[in-house]
This record gives sequence, C-alpha cells and structure tokens, in this order.
Amino acid sequence: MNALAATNRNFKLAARLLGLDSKLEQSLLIPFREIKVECTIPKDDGTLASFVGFRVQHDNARGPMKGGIRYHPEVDPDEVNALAQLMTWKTAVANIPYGGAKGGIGCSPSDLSISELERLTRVFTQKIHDLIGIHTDVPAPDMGTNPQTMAWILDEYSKFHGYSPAVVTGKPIDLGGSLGRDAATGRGALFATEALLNEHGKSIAGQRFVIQAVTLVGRESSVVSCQWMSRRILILFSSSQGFGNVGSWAARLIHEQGGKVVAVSDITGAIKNEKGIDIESLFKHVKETRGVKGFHDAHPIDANSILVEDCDVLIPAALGGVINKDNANEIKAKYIIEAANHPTDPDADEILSKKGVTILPDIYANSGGVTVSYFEWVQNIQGFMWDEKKVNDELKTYMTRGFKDVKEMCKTHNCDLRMGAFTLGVNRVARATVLRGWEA
Ligand SMILES: NC(=O)C1=CN([C@@H]2O[C@H](COP(=O)(O)OP(=O)(O)OC[C@H]3O[C@@H](n4cnc5c(N)ncnc54)[C@H](O)[C@@H]3O)[C@@H](O)[C@H]2O)C=CC1
Ligand SMILES: O=C(O)CCC(=O)C(=O)O
Repeated sequence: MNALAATNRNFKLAARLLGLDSKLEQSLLIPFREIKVECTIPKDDGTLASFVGFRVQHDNARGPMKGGIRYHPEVDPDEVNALAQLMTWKTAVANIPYGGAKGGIGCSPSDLSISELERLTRVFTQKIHDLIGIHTDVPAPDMGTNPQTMAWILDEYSKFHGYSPAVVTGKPIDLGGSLGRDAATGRGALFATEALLNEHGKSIAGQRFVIQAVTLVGRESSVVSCQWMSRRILILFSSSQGFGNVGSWAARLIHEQGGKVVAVSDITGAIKNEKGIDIESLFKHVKETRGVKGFHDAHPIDANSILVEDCDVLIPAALGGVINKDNANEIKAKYIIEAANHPTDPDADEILSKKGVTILPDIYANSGGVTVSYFEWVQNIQGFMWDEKKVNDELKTYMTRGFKDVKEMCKTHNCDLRMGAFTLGVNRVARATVLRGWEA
C-alpha cells in the first residue's frame, strides 16, 4: 500500500472511532496547499540539471505548519503528502502549537557536490520563500538534509524578508539552533521506549535491540573544519562523519543506557554481534571506513534480513513501508519503535498485532525531533538560549506526557497504540478546526 493510502486509511479508522461527521473528516484530510516547483541549477561541470521540489502544507488549525525537508531519489508527491499529514497528527500528539507540512526534492544528495547542494537549496527557497514563514510554515531537516541545509534556507529567506532565524529549525547552533536538536529524535525515541518498557515491567538495560540506518555514507552532516578562502569562511563537511541522524543517536543513547545493540545496518550493509556491539568503536570504524561493513567485532549479515533478526526491540530508522506483508510474519521482535516515518504498512500492522507484537507508532515515537524544533523556535522568538539540560528535561516531560495521553485514548477507544495516537492527534486538530469555524 502506498504511503498516502496507508496514512489515509489510519486517519479514517481514527475518524470512525471518534465518530467525526463526514464533512469534518473530509476537511481534515484535504491538504491546505500543495506546492510543486522546478529547480534548475548549473552543475559544477557547467551543465544544467533540473530537480522537482515539493512542499505540502497539510493543516494549520493549531498553529503554523511544521515539518522537515527530505532530499532523496524516491521523494514523490504522494509520499510528501502522507508525510505532511503525519506531521499534523504528530504535532497534535506532542501537544505543541503547530500544524503539519513536509517538503522534499527528488535528488540523490550523495551524488551532488556541496556547491551543487547549496545552489539547489537556494533555488528551492527562492521558489517557496513567500509561502513559508515564522508564523506560516517552518521547515526543518529530514532524510538527506542537515543543519547546513537549514542555514542556506535561512540565509536565502532572509534576503527577501530580513534576518529571520525562526523560519527554520534544526539550524547550526551558531545561527540560533537549539542545543540538543541534533540528538532530539533519537533521544525522544529513547524516552518513548523507556515509557513503553517500564509499562511492561522492563527497562532498556538487558533488552536486545536491532537498529536500522545507523550511518549514512556520503552524507555531509557535521562541521569538521573551517578555512579562510578569499574573504569568506568555507565550511567543509566530512561525509565520513555522516551518521543517519535518528538511528545513530538512538543507538548511542540506548547503548549508554545498557541496552544490548545486537545488529545494525546502513547503506553499506548489516552486521551482528549476539554479545552486543560496542557502539563507540563502531562509530570510530565508520569514521575511518565510511560504513558499518567490515567492523572487526561483528559478523556480516544479509542487509535485507536486518528487520527479521532475533531481538527484543526493533527500531526502523530509514525509509517508509519497510515492514510489510512480505516480512511481517518473520519479525521476531516483541516491540517495534517507529523512529522512521510510516515504516510499517497497514497489512503488516494486522499481521504483527495477531502475533502480539507491540508497535509504538511514528507520530508518537519520533516526535522528539519536532518537539525540540518547537523549543528552538520558542528560543528564537524569545531571543534567549536554553542550556542542553533544560532542553533534554523538557523533552522527557513532553515524551512522558505524550505516552500517557496516547494510553488514555487506547483505554477510551479500546484500541492499539497506533489508533491511540491517531485518535489523540485527530481529535485535537478536529477540536481546533471546529472552534475556528472551519468545518463546513
Ligand atoms: N531527522 C529528524 O529529526 C527526523 C527524522 N525522522 C525520520 O527518521 C528517518 C531517518 O531520518 P534521518 O535520520 O534524519 O535521515 P538521515 O539522512 O540522517 O539518515 C538516513 C538513513 O537512512 C538510510 N537509508 C537511506 N536510503 C536508504 C535505502 N534505500 N535503504 C536503506 N537505508 C537507507 C541511510 O543509510 C541513513 O542511515 C526518516 O524516516 C525520517 O523521516 C522522523 C522524525 C524526525
Ligand atoms: O523538526 C521538525 O520540524 C520536523 C521533523 C520531521 O520532519 C518529522 O518529525 O518527521
């Protein structure tokens, strides 16, 4: 089932549980605005290249629309639509004052140079600058984008509207980014996992984890050096330092809490060590070799089988639809924490539910990223910077509260955690929609 069909199906099930009338249901489903732009840039070799960019603004009943921008070859309008809708429910589950949006450009970032990525980002921003804004729509990083991408958007947007740090979140700290945002989605997933395991009388320590997408070869994600060039600072990024943002932080934090990470994957392959992988030495290896492949203290396994490896907790942290009817029956984990967006197809949901697997759904499990984006936006608007402890403590409060709110809806509607989260999010947005008189 494609991402949009799957998301619509979950929304409609929730609308039915809530007893929404059909007009309201329809108005909640239809996106506010869908933007499609052609971005043509000169490549470094002088030829021209064109890329299609999207921004879908799904809903703004509860506040400015909010969501990441993805650079990936598989970006398509239906998926961006689904991801934008998921953001609407996610910000409502987190109970932060936002609606939902998502953007993307169909491109392979690892095939583009830093200058080409900068030109592409600036052209995309030129095409959408009058449709985003601090109180309208606030982008952030998603797959294939990073703080540097946000810095380029901020700079390009500011040429038209004056210096506006709050127009994007997930920025570099030097430009008003929040401490703790880089780790926030992984840290939020850790808090979510703790909340779920505690409820089942367990803790992170002692559980066996499998984590997908811990690194990304070819992704430029962290500043490693600055050098003067003419009169401009050229910031160089090291692709060898690039880790999948969500998977790498989840792995590091779970390892720190005494969780045993028995298998991990990235684009170079998958590795396993039944005794537990030493995550810090794995990351040293990745820095040197640009991937998990060949790590001395683990053995290689088939990358396609990572999701069905024997473990207690499975954390998908890459693309959508990876858990589907073809592999759901083979999954051995007792818990799935959806750090990625829509990793589980509805067919797989049904199979896994029959097998007794508990799934912590994306719109709650990965909401730590957008929650700290909200803290960043608040700090920018106030012109006041929080320390990292405050950010992490507040994140824990929001994630713990979110889990309780989801569970409450599960009790009220006698449903699983996915429907608990969907009914929670949809109900909050429906209430705001009716209060604003928009339902007709
Ligand atoms: N960055 C954030 O704050 C948030 C991200 N997410 C979701 O988490 C997931 C990962 O996002 P990020 O970590 O930000 O992206 P990233 O770009 O930092 O890392 C992506 C990871 O996916 C893997 N990957 C890419 N294409 C792949 C393919 N064809 N097959 C297997 N693996 C592949 C890469 O190797 C890499 O490890 C996405 O679903 C994203 O929407 C959700 C909430 C917030
Ligand atoms: O931080 C944000 O605003 C959005 C993060 C995002 O794209 C997501 O939660 O899927």
